[in-house]
Amino acid sequence: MSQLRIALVQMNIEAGNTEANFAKMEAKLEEAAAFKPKPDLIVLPEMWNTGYALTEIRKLADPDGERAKRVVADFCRRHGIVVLAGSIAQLRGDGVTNTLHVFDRTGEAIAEYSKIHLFQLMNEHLHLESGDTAGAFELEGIPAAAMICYDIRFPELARKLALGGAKLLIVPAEWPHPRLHHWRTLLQARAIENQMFVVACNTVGESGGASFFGHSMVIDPWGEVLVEAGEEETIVVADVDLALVDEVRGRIPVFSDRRPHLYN
Ligand SMILES: O=C(O)CCC(=O)C(=O)O
Repeated sequence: MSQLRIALVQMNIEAGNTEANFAKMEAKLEEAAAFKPKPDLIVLPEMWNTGYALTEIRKLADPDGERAKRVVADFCRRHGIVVLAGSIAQLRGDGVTNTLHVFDRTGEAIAEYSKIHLFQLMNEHLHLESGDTAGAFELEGIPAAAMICYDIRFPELARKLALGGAKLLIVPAEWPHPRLHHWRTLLQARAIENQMFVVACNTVGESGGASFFGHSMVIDPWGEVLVEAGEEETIVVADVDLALVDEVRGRIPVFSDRRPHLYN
């Protein structure tokens, strides 16, 4: 399959209120599934179960992600839709990770990725444990990858994923004001330099003392913004044709022009 209809759930998250967040997430998934034509892939934002309630995160985190996995896998099975379940605060033993899960149309788990770069400005490093594996996976035959929020400041990670074959980079986020220009510029740069689609789903609203601006967007491999949300709760949809990746990579052969022996 080279064409995908992608829906981004840009939702408000209540810091610390997991019940409200689960209810909202389930309602939003149903809302997205009712779009005509139905999306192939739905993306949720970062830490949608707890928000940035970091001081209570051990108490709030989902043990092994079991609740989130059960609810999302059931949704995928019922609707025949792939879901990249943003990320959740996930309890693993004594620690908590910022982890996303991907389920295929039958509800089978196809990928899991834990945020590698913890964001010190919001104290993530004091409360969360980082992942230690890059987030590459295959989505309906398409080489894809995921990074979470702050990860997009690390071009070497995106490049590694692109060199591994990724054509579609999916980025759940909880990215706050006042750095909208960083958000937009970094996402576009990752798309242009790696000649791949970038799909970024942010949150909105006030939570945990921060204000999140939304602007979820889908960017094509030429750097064009196909869809960009505003600052309210919404679901935005874009149709992407993965064939464009090969076309752009053929037009400007960045990958074969690399001279890594000079800069690795
Ligand atoms: O890098 C930034 O400016 C924001 C990152 C962030 O909010 C996060 O990783 O949660």
